[in-house]
Amino acid sequence: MAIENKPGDGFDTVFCQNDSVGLGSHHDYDAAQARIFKIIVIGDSNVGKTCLTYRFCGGTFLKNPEATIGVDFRERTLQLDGETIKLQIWDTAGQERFRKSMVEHYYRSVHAVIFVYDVTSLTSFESIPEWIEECSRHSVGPMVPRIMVGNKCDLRDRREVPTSAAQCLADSYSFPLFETSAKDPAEKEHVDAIFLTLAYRLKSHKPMRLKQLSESSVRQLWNQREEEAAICQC
Ligand SMILES: Nc1nc2c(ncn2[C@@H]2O[C@H](COP(=O)(O)OP(=O)(O)OP(=O)(O)O)[C@@H](O)[C@H]2O)c(=O)[nH]1
Ligand SMILES: [Mg+2]
Repeated sequence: MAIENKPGDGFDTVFCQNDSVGLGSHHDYDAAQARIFKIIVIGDSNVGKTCLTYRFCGGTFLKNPEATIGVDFRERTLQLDGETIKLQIWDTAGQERFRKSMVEHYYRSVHAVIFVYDVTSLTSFESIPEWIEECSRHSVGPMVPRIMVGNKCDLRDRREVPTSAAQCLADSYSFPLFETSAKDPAEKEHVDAIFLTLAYRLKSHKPMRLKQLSESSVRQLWNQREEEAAICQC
């Protein structure tokens, strides 16, 4: 899957093929054999989905992100207990007009879901049940791990969502809850921990050899996305 990174066009695809956690480096052979897991990141617009995924895959805080149109793909390869695992992360659009024709693609063959809200926006938190409902409507099975993430914890004075309320909601769905900040460099490892939690859970699932998203299907999604962007700008 080779898509070039075109900074500034709103489709920043970050592939960190040689990243590793745990055991040192790995070889191309390992990467070719890697199990691939598709993780979608869902939530209202502006909660920080793009910044969180960029922090995990790119290692830095993405300044001035544009609203995601359709989906942006990011990928990170991990070494977990000697096994190479690829996380294919789908950074979805929060704005309805930028996502409506893509929703089916988001949920197809998904392995894990991350629901994100902004701790400084009660509205974004109150939307979480609707996102969970959308996920269920698309036949995402109960065995697919789900995680809830409250982002922007660095904005301490502007917090609107208490941890206790978030924990209560997460418990009601039996989801793990993380509160973090894509912006705060001190939270970098915490952001990693969110994705690693999922990676370890997915790793322990029954082994399955998964097809990598083919270049043609990525191209197709990209073309669709560009058509929508053109329509939306009219
Ligand atoms: N202070 C603070 N700002 C953040 C953080 N994460 C993201 N932001 C800001 O929040 C805004 C929205 O971030 P995005 O990552 O684009 O949000 P998104 O959820 O991807 O939005 P859509 O693509 O429209 O769905 C940007 O101005 C970011 O700089 C964070 O952890 N702390
Ligand atoms: Mg985005």
